[in-house]
Amino acid sequence: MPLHAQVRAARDFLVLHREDYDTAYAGFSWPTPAIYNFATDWFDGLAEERGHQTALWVIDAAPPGTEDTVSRERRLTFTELRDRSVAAAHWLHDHGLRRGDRLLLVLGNTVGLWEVMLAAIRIGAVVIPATPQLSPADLADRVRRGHASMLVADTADAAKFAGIEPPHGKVAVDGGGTGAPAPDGWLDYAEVRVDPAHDPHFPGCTRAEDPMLLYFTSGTTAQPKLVQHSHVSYPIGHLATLYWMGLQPGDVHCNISSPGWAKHAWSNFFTPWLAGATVLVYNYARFDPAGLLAVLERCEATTFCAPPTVWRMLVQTDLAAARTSLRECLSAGEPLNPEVIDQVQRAWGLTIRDGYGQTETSAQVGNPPGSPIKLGSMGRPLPGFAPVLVDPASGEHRDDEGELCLRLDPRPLSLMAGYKSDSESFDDELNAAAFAGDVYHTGDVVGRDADGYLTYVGRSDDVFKASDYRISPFELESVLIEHPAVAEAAVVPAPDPVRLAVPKAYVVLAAGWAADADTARQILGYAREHLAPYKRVRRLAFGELPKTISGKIRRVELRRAEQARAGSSGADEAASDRPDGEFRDSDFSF
Ligand SMILES: Nc1ncnc2c1ncn2[C@@H]1O[C@H](COP(=O)(O)OP(=O)(O)OP(=O)(O)O)[C@@H](O)[C@H]1O
Repeated sequence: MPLHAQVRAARDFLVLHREDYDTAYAGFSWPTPAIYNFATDWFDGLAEERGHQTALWVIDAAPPGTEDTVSRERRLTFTELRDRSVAAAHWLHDHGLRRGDRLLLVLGNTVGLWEVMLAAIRIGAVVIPATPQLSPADLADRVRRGHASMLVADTADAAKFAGIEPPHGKVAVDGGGTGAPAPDGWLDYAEVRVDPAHDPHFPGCTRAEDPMLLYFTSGTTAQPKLVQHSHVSYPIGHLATLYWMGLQPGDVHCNISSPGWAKHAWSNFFTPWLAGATVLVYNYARFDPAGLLAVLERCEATTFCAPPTVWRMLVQTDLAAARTSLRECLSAGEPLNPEVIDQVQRAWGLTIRDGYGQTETSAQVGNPPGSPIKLGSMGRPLPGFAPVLVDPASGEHRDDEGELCLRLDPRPLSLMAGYKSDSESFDDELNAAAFAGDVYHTGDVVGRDADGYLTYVGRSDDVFKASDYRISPFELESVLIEHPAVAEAAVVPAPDPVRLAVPKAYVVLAAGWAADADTARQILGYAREHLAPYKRVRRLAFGELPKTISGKIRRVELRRAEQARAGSSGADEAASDRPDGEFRDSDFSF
């Protein structure tokens, strides 16, 4: 069977059983072609089948303060995008890019990003995606640790790469459409021209295990790790993501995530195209919930995925007034608070379906369409995944709670090849820990009920003990966010001389609430009513939350700040050692 047909048979099986989890889970097996190229074997096939359908639709938000919500719109059909990516591949090849070479791709949500990704895959070069929001020092680190032999960036960001000279040069893309020429010393992407004589295939073939992507993780808990994916792990592995999302051929799929992070590749590249759907991109300088809703309406998006941070912002607006054509609402990347699901359900009559995964994999766990949802649970294992829960202390397998680990026999196709170190070799230490005991360790603790539903407890590093009880920050945050004053919350342990640690909440207030003692009393009182005494939130501070560039809450920073404070004050509870702006439940009589 041709490669395209093998993957399509697996895709069609999942689409057919999209509302029948048991059949899909039991009957699915990963296609395992020995050679595969997403551009030539899959994308070009789409151009044959559905050439006139829009493959990519990028809407640029108008600058704040202007009347219209859209400043520019670009649409490419599958045929046009295939032709542009073939042309880009030849142009990059002419400038020296070869199979196995590493290409640092630092573009925002501009058409060039999709063209260059497809072009590099076609050639067999290894793409290192990075967000333009990184600092020059971080970008230099990506070039160095990634051994990039070429880099592609927006003309507007060229200054960030001063002094960096990769062997095959620097390519400038005029993403903003300003007409500005490439800066001195840069290659100009505007030279790319479609030529019908171009061969879409490049010499040789890409083997399944050949490297295709190198990702830096978000760095939520530690230094970003370098994850290697192959020519099948993301290109075919995202069949599992497709099943969770419930995408269908012809859908218009919108996803909010920043380029450079794995979630962008999941949901703005591989998964919708595996489904034969249109990728709809809302490109903004500053996220504006009203602008997003206008785009969803205008483009008649059918499926929408966003991280919980975006959903929390959306529910602060008048969602009920939006007239969308959405069929599927999805969330991933962080735990999703039940209160947010509830609010969207009330406004739109749609249930946000949570899905869980990592840079290291596709989606692994999720609530597929049609499956009963248990509020607070992130769903069940997706087709192709057999998780086990491992007790972090004893290493034994448990039924009820433990670290989420994946069985490797058979190995989920979407699982990374492994972590790379600074050099070009694999990082033996990191990989030994990640694959200890013949399973892959996700580093996340989850609970499992009798029906096999998994509930997120926390990062192994974020879960903590207070009065000898285990505390899940997510559980406490979900209660706090039910209070109307709370837009976002992060809970971390504050060292305590008696209880070892007590839960402390950092709270971002909803509009219209004052950061004063009365609000603190109300929130702490609410948490007191709704949480068991040992989980009680005992301290509270108002302020912004530290986040990664990809928008995830960095509890590790708050935790360190608490520890540092305790270290300097000897963890003394005396009121005089209380940090500025901290409220304690002992201040109030409830
Ligand atoms: N639906 C979800 N519910 C709860 N947590 C989620 C969900 N989806 C993803 N996550 C969290 O995000 C993590 C994966 O994120 P990602 O791969 O972007 O890097 P990171 O783990 O945030 O960064 P780093 O590994 O560098 O600390 C998961 O391990 C999990 O902790």
